[in-house]
This record gives sequence, C-alpha cells and structure tokens, in this order.
Amino acid sequence: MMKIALIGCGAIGASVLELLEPHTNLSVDWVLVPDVPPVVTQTVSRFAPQAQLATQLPPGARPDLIVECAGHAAIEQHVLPALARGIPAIVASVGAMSAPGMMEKLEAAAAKGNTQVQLVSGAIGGIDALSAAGMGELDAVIYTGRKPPLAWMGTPAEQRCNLASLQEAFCIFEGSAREAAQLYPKNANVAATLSLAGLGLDRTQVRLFADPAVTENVHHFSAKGAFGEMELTMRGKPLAANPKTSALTVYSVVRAVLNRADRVSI
Ligand SMILES: NC(=O)C1=CN([C@@H]2O[C@H](COP(=O)(O)OP(=O)(O)OC[C@H]3O[C@@H](n4cnc5c(N)ncnc54)[C@H](OP(=O)(O)O)[C@@H]3O)[C@@H](O)[C@H]2O)C=CC1
Ligand SMILES: O=C([O-])CC(=O)C(=O)O
Repeated sequence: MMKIALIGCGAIGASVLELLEPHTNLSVDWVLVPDVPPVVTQTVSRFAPQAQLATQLPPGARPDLIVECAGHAAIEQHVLPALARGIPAIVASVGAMSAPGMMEKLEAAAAKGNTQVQLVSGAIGGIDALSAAGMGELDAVIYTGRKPPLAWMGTPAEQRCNLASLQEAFCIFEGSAREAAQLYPKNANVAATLSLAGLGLDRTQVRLFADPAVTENVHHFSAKGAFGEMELTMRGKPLAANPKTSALTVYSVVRAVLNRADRVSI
C-alpha cells in the first residue's frame, strides 16, 4: 500500500483526491493545507476519510510519496524538507523553478534524502519528445499561451489592459519563460515546464494572450533542432473550480501517481 501526502486541496487537489479514491493500492493519509475551510473538510471526508488534515507534515509521518498541487510557495515549505527526509515527490508547480537557485535547492534536497522528484507535464503534452530532443542540439523553443480574459484576473495582466472589456486578443506578456513564470505563477507553469525540458528558462521565448475568442486554455509550442521539428497545440478545458487551471493538469498528476503505484507504468 503506497501512503501519500497531498499538498493543496484546491481545484487540482480535490479532483486528484476524487480520482485516486477507487485505487485500493494507495491511500492518501495526509492532506496539507494552510488552513482548513469547510469545503476542504467535506472533500477530504468524502474521498479520503482516512486522511489527517494538517498545515505541515507531522514529524513522525513517513509517506511513500508527497504530491504537490498547491502553488510555488509549497516547494520551499513542503517539498524541500520532505525530499531531504528521503520522501520522493511529484510537483505540479513547476514554475517555482524560476526562482534563483530553486532548481539547485531541489537537487540538493533530493540528493540529501537519496530520493527523486518528478516535475509533471501538467497542462501540456509533448514533454517526452521535447526532453528527448534536448539530448541533441535545440535551436529554438517558442511557446504561446492563450486563455480567456477571466483566467488572467488577479494577475499583472490587469495593469496591462481592461480584461473585462477586451474585444480582441491582447498580448499581456512577451519575454523569457523565467520572467513569465515569476510574473504569472498560476498561469505560466507550462512555460517553465517546456523550458526545463528544452532550452532552459532564459532561452525559451514566451508570449501570453488574454483572448476573448477562446473558451479553453490554449497552449501552443514549436521546437527546432538536430532531431527535426515539432509543433503542438493543446486546447485544455478549464476546471470549473479554477479557470486558470486546465483539467489535464489533474490527469497528469494522477497518471504520475499511478505510474509509481502500479506494476506497469506508461
Ligand atoms: N504544471 C501545470 O501545468 C500547472 C500547474 N499548476 C500549479 O498548481 C497550483 C495549484 O493549482 P489549483 O489547484 O488550480 O489552485 P487552487 O488555488 O485552486 O488551490 C491551491 C490549493 O493549495 C493550497 N495552498 C496554497 N499555498 C499552500 C502552501 N504553501 N502549502 C499547502 N497548501 C497551499 C490552497 O489553500 P488556500 O485556498 O487555503 O490558500 C488550496 O487548497 C497552481 O498554483 C500552479 O502552481 C496549475 C495549473 C497547471
Ligand atoms: O492549466 C493550464 O492551462 C496552464 C497553467 O495554468 C499554467 O501553465 O500554470
């Protein structure tokens, strides 16, 4: 039986709990959140009644895996200490690697605990091909993210345009994946993931659009290099509980967990 600590119980975390519930070879035994609103208590008692709710992993707890779907701050707060204790981790907030020295801290913590951390592909596909292509020379990786104006509420995009009255697509950001992930921590994890798989945070070109013509979260990237060329468009359905987040992110986290719990992984 694989014992799991889930970090975060918002749009992704709640759906992950629901999808993991039927799998009898694993058990979510801890759910870590900053505080415990009634909706979290209800979700946990419905899908993981065995789980203990806490703000921090209790010192004596020894999960087989921690699964982060909380936000950038959770890497420093939960993931690094768990790795250093030898607990492997799955991370959704890949954009956190844009902070100076964070990748090195993650590697050092995993080395200290003699364990590993997996950065999931989340809302984007093609990461397997891009990271394989990165074993040869890559010339360019260009990413464009496009979401409905509502998905950019509460971000610096609000200072760039009037999101509520946009009539056509507006470019709210153009720059490197590192800047994108730092400015838009809840909307540009995909940019960070593509860059870490490919050309790195500083050489991956990113454009982000608020676009009233789309109802999905549209991710497009192209890559060129010694392997040839690739191009991919994803039209991800947003989660009802959080329009910033695509449903595929949930499935990606669940697949990553099952790949560790099941005998055959894909
Ligand atoms: N890789 C990818 O493709 C994607 C990655 N993401 C990442 O996943 C994160 C979560 O997304 P989503 O579920 O939609 O967001 P939500 O805001 O719906 O949920 C976040 C949850 O995490 C909790 N939380 C926040 N900070 C911490 C912390 N330091 N420790 C523990 N729990 C914490 C929140 O609690 P409270 O409500 O009390 O603050 C809430 O329960 C995003 O912030 C983003 O970083 C998202 C989309 C795609
Ligand atoms: O869920 C998505 O569509 C992508 C997203 O928010 C991110 O990259 O952070």
